[in-house]
Amino acid sequence: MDAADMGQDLSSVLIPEEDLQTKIKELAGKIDADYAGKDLLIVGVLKGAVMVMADLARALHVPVHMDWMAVSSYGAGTKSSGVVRVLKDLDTDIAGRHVLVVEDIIDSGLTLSWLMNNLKSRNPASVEICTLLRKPDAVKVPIDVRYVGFDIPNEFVIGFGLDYDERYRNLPFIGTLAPHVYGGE
Ligand SMILES: O=P(O)(O)OC[C@H]1O[C@H](OP(=O)(O)OP(=O)(O)O)[C@H](O)[C@@H]1O
Ligand code: HPA
Ligand SMILES: [Mg+2]
Repeated sequence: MDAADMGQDLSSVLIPEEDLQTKIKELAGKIDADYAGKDLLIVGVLKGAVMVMADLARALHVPVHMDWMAVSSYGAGTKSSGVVRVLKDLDTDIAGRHVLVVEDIIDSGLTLSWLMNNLKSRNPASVEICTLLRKPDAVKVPIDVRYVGFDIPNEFVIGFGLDYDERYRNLPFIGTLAPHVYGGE
């Protein structure tokens, strides 16, 4: 799927594919340096983080284990419900492990705030966050993030794992939706 397939649904391309890939390689370089000699477990937060996780993992040189958690707080709307549901827990016991949580976006911060508390209670050796996107103007709870790809405006974005009502996740770029798609004018 590309921008042309989206017809009038797409308002604009916010971050092109090439810029995403360049940034992910840059983040991987920092992570490689910080975790050299350590055994790293990267945890992708399903479903949004699938693309970031897949590209980041392939750009890393440090050996990693990969695990997944599925949580959801958005449902079909464009606002977080604030209620985080765990749909799938980790397969791994993270006690004593170095954990890096990989996310597509920090919007209100409610998902990661809840998730970090949850993971810290399992006594990992360390737990840090890598997020591709962050909306500084939307954050409701401060989150300590070690690796951030892009700070973006407070607009609903789609693509590269991010959905609107489960659509558009497979776009290779980050775009903004035309307001008519989600009930605007
Ligand atoms: O900072 P927040 O306001 O909590 O928003 C960020 C979270 O919301 C989205 O997930 P969602 O719950 O929609 O599930 P999904 O990953 O399956 O799309 C996104 O992937 C993040 O996990
Ligand atoms: O801007 C967004 N787009 C898609 N999913 C999201 N989940 C939180 N924020 C967003
Ligand atoms: Mg998510």
